[in-house]
Amino acid sequence: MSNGIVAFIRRKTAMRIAESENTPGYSPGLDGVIAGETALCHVDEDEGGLRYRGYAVSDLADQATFEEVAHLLLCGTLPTRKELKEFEGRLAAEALLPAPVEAFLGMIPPAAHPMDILRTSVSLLGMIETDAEDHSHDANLRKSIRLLAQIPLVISVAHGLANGTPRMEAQPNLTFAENLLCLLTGRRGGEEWRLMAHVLDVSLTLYAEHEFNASTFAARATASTMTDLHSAVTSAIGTLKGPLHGGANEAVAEMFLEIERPDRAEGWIREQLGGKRRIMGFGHRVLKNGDSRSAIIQRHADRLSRTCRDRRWYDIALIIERVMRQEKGLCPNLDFYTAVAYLLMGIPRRLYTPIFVCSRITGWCAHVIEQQDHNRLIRPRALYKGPARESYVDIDHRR
Ligand SMILES: CC(=O)SCCNC(=O)CCNC(=O)[C@H](O)C(C)(C)COP(=O)(O)OP(=O)(O)OC[C@H]1O[C@@H](n2cnc3c(N)ncnc32)[C@H](O)[C@@H]1OP(=O)(O)O
Ligand SMILES: O=C([O-])CC(=O)C(=O)O
Repeated sequence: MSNGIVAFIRRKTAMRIAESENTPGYSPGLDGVIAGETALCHVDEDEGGLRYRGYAVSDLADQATFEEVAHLLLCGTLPTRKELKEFEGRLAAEALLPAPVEAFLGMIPPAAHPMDILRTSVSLLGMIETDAEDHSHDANLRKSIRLLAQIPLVISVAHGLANGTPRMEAQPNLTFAENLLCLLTGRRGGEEWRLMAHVLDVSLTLYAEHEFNASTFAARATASTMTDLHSAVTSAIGTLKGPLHGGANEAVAEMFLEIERPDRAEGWIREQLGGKRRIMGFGHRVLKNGDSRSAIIQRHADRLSRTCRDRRWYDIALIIERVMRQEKGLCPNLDFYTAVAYLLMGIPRRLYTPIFVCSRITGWCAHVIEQQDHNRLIRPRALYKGPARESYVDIDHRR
């Protein structure tokens, strides 16, 4: 290459770097960046609350079942009675695990984390999915409903095998939340249990969808290459697992268990804050004035604590919330009081983030369908921060 061309390339490179440093709209962590369009969900930052396809989540949590919410997100409307019956029938019919997934679950070391098992199982389900390469709206919807039915079974079978507990089967006469509670705890029946199933149902509605959160964005970016739906969900599960996102609900429960008693809560939190550690279940990238979902699940966690006559976790939570507001001005997010509710239900804490998956699968799949119905490849740019140029050094002369 001539010296003139090299000088030209260097000048252009230097110009590009100077330009990119002043790039308008660059925002670390994509904070505040509008990265796409959706008709699925509106996140109102100013306490107006959250809406799924226009419906206030507070109304859905109070009045609809999770199955109705799943139908709303996946099929586009709140179902009529007839549509709901059909949807529930499809879920019941799809609640089966193919033999290769059963075989895989039988080989897993008991210490494996349920989120890792779930991620790999969904990937395996994708490998044996007959519709895998059909990205049409109808095929994607069929695959979404199948996954919604299969995911609770994967979690339950893997948990049973790891703990040597009897295998539980989904019952067609129970709701999605009742079945899930039964599959995860082995318990069924009674007044207290019915309340637990109701609170679990509410938490599933609250977890179902939240716009361009990290896992949904991962699902959409993956789907935008026109790969298969299971690949997008596999990306999403891996992304949800992290403690800054869905993994926080398990981490909150760990914190409660470590604190143990309300009289230890304040000292414990102040010590963590003194050590500049993050308190799980607080803060949010978008909802800086509070997460409207938190107040809803808090109300249910309070009622469940009173009914179960076990206020320990709720009282610890109240103290932590007070200190966090005072010291950091931070509000609890959805994961905080959800952990109180799940502890009271007796659900093993490693299953909390998998429960999030049981619900968010609806939002992820609805986003994958929306993305692939109107696809444009998601491929943003990066601000280059490396050296402007290096001269190539032969391997024998490198130091
Ligand atoms: C369903 C969900 O996924 S909800 C989110 C669940 N995740 C959690 O609960 C994990 C704990 N929370 C967090 O780590 C953060 O609040 C996040 C990741 C959720 C949001 O983070 P961001 O919007 O990037 O905020 P950022 O990380 O810039 O924090 C801003 C400031 O608040 C502090 N902060 C934020 N969250 C917390 C927290 N939970 N505990 C203590 N301090 C916190 C940060 O240390 C930072 O302080 P500094 O400016 O003195 O350094
Ligand atoms: O929106 C986010 O970044 C995280 C969140 O609350 C969710 O996924 O429900």
